[in-house]
Amino acid sequence: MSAQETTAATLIDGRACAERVLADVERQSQALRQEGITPGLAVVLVGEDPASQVYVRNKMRKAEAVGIRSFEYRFDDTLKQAELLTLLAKLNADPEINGILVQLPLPATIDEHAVLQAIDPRKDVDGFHVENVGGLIQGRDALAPCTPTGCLQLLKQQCGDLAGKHAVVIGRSNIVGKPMAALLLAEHCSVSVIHSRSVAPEALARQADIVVVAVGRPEMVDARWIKPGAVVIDVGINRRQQHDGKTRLVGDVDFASVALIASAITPVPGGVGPMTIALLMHNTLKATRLQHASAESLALF
Ligand SMILES: NC(=O)C1=CN([C@@H]2O[C@H](COP(=O)(O)OP(=O)(O)OC[C@H]3O[C@@H](n4cnc5c(N)ncnc54)[C@H](OP(=O)(O)O)[C@@H]3O)[C@@H](O)[C@H]2O)C=CC1
Ligand SMILES: Nc1nc(=O)c2c([nH]1)NC[C@@H]1CN(c3ccc(C(=O)N[C@@H](CCC(=O)O)C(=O)O)cc3)C=[N+]21
Ligand SMILES: [Mg+2]
Repeated sequence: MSAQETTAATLIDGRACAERVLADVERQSQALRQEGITPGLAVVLVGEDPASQVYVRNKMRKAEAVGIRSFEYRFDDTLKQAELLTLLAKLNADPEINGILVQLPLPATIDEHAVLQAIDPRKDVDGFHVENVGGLIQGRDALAPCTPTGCLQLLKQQCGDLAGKHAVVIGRSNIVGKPMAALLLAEHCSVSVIHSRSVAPEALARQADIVVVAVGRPEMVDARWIKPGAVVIDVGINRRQQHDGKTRLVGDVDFASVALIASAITPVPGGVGPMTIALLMHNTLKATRLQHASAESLALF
């Protein structure tokens, strides 16, 4: 079959799916408002990375749009770790704050693990605290990382039941690859994880029904990695300089070649990115309910 005869893959519309998640979050936040509760999200940004500033601004705007009060804490990269820990202790104790997100990466002078462990696990809307990571691995109803949870929702929408499918995750970071593998395992997939030391990664990926790519290498995964008919989720966000000097956003997947062979694929932009933000709002609502439920049960004693 020539390229002209192949049918193009279905585009998985992350913006539309995110709007549905956000509509549900907005309904829930209105219901909480009837009880006098307004969810609050604190976003902490250290350093001047322009991409991070764009994400944080997008998050704040979306929060307000669905009835979540948002609080921004910005520092330059001279901020001391102890000062950040003091702020987190204050946010943990503040009943107006239900979710806390510390934008990553942090400057090299700050111990990322120490900072993430200083967030109250019940306010950990990124799902990066060890208690929530452990809960995810054990299949408990923990706060789970936003990006892989968003990917899973897109996959379920596209494929329905995932049980028995062979899923290959490319990348093993703590924020995307590892929690993605855990979520797919919980959906009864057989999961393989590819990383920088994998041997013959293309041949392994080519066995997969589902491929999730989070490597941070622009357009690394091309059609040679993909079995005809596979479903492909592209987590990558890379800024690429064009000849005319403008920058363009590209994923970790070579969209042009993969779209000819996959059955469905997420675009960049408009795929996983909007889902990450929507799931952050979803987790903020979940965290708010969690905190108020435990306050009520404490009141019984
Ligand atoms: N859309 C969204 O909401 C989000 C997008 N992103 C994007 O997703 C991408 C990945 O992010 P993140 O997980 O944080 O990245 P990291 O850099 O933390 O991890 C990259 C992973 O890819 C693996 N890897 C690197 N090169 C290769 C290779 N040649 N072959 C196989 N595996 C390789 C690394 O392997 P090893 O462990 O062996 O080093 C590592 O496990 C980035 O483009 C990032 O911008 C991230 C978060 C959210
Ligand atoms: N503690 C923490 N939690 C995170 O969830 C986190 C983080 N740190 N650090 C950085 C990464 C990256 N990330 C993105 C979120 C939204 C888009 C997004 O909205 N992307 C749009 C395009 C945005 C644009 O045009 O730049 C899209 O793909 O359509 C992208 C990337 C969250 N991250
Ligand atoms: Mg996230």
